Amino acid sequence: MSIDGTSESAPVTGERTEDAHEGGFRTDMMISVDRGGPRYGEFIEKVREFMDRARAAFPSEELVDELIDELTVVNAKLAAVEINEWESPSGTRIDLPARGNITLPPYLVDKAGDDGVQARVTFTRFHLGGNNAAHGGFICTAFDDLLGMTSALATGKVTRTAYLTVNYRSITPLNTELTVSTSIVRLEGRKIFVAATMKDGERLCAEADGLFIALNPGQP
Ligand SMILES: CCCCCCCCCCCCCCCC(=O)SCCNC(=O)CCNC(=O)[C@H](O)C(C)(C)COP(=O)(O)OP(=O)(O)OC[C@H]1O[C@@H](n2cnc3c(N)ncnc32)[C@H](O)[C@@H]1OP(=O)(O)O
Repeated sequence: MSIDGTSESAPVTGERTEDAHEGGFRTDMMISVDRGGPRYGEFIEKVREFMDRARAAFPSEELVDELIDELTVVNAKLAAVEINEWESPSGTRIDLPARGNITLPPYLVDKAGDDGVQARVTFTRFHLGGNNAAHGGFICTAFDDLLGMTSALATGKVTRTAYLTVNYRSITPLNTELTVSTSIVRLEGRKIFVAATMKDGERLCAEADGLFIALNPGQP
């Protein structure tokens, strides 16, 4: 343990098998439905449950000691199988909620085409902002990813967010399935103007508009 109380474990770099590539995102995103095996989605659900429970828990000192020991064992097992971002099941398993990526709030895509995406997202205790409402940053994260997907599907190209404006219109509840609808506002060369809404039933919780730029070859 270091003087500031943090662990001395090596940082997770994902560099172990990383090779050279042409840009920030690969044009040939290595999507998969089986990487990590048939129970990988169940593993991700357990991790998400852990994140929720860790956020909600008030453990005793004894339990904290016990959990540190158990998590040290789990982390060592995961460290032994660390891999680069392109081949990790997390983020590439398109059959799983949010592509199996725990960074993202879990969403399910109902419809995805070149004119927009329809999805359902549920924020849980891990995403708590305050007083049982979702944290605005996670709302923004959901919009960013689904609008990135929208831009990619509309152009068939790798894109990055240039700007994303989110307006929070009413409280976004936890543990409630919310609908997200995205659309293409207009395409102008490499510029993809997009918009989205997030609703609880008919109630507008938040809306977003953004600009994504299709990357040139070699652009990071
Ligand atoms: C069903 C399953 C399917 C699965 C399918 C997989 C889907 C998989 C989805 C992944 C989804 C990931 C979604 C996360 C996406 C991020 O979160 S990306 C991370 C956040 N974004 C960044 O880090 C970007 C940082 N910024 C940059 O890299 C550069 O500024 C940019 C955005 C690439 C633009 O730079 P550039 O390429 O040099 O472009 P530049 O020439 O400056 O500008 C081009 C044009 O855009 C305009 N522009 C640029 N920036 C701005 C701005 N901020 N405001 C206004 N105009 C602007 C310029 O004025 C210019 O306009 P014109 O003169 O052409 O009219």
